[in-house]
Amino acid sequence: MTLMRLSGLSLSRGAVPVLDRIDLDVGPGEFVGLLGPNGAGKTTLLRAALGLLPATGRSSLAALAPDARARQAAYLPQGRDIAWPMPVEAVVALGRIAHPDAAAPRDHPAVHDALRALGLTALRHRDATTLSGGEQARVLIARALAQDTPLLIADEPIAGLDPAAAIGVMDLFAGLARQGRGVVASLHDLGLAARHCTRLVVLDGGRIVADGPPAAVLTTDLLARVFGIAAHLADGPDGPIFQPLRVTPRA
Ligand SMILES: Nc1ncnc2c1ncn2[C@@H]1O[C@H](COP(=O)(O)OP(=O)(O)OP(=O)(O)O)[C@@H](O)[C@H]1O
Repeated sequence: MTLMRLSGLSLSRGAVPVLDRIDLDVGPGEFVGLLGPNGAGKTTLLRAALGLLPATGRSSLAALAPDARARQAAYLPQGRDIAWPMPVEAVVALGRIAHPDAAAPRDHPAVHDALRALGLTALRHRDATTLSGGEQARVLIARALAQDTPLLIADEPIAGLDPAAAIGVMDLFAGLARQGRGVVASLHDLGLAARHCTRLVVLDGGRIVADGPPAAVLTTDLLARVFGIAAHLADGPDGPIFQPLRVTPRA
């Protein structure tokens, strides 16, 4: 079973190819870290997969009607600003819109669970626009969780979070995958990606250049070639350890 299937997905901006024949299947139980340097095409890939950008090729999600798509995949966009002066729990309840129970969404258990999972229960009555950047980020993750979908697509979900919150979100996503859901998250923290993801997909110049288990993907050669860095890589007692060390000249 696949939760998302991309076949030959391509997108150009003018004459410049930004996505080049992307093939990618994501199944239940996978926590896929989508990696790549700035401008590699990660956001474009996630948005094209969801049908939010016109692309050639095929995306199983983009092919769905909007309601069905919203029940199949929740999306956490890269932008984190909350513009609406609404209570936190009302923002989180927006995740229920595609479900038939949307009439009383604030009382739905998925909303309570999402607030609790993101440590937001005490903030649930606060005007969301008054929260700090990291708190707002957690509210938007909670909104995506409340959508209660088989697949979660998150664009840089841990950007701007403090270390405990970032690890908490990665643990949460790994837990969703262990429950049989699928998660695809673009990430710049290669260390957390290596420790928590079941699979890493590396984009460079709009192409997938590596795809596999973290230890197989994060090689010295790939780090130098794609990211232009040298790093310390080791097997720790409870997972891989990754410490970026310095910039290397790219080939
Ligand atoms: N609206 C646009 N018009 C022209 N070029 C664009 C547009 N949106 C994105 N691009 C270009 O497409 C490429 C991929 O952008 P994208 O945002 O997908 O990268 P990314 O991997 O998510 O980067 P980052 O890590 O910086 O968020 C970049 O070179 C970017 O400049």
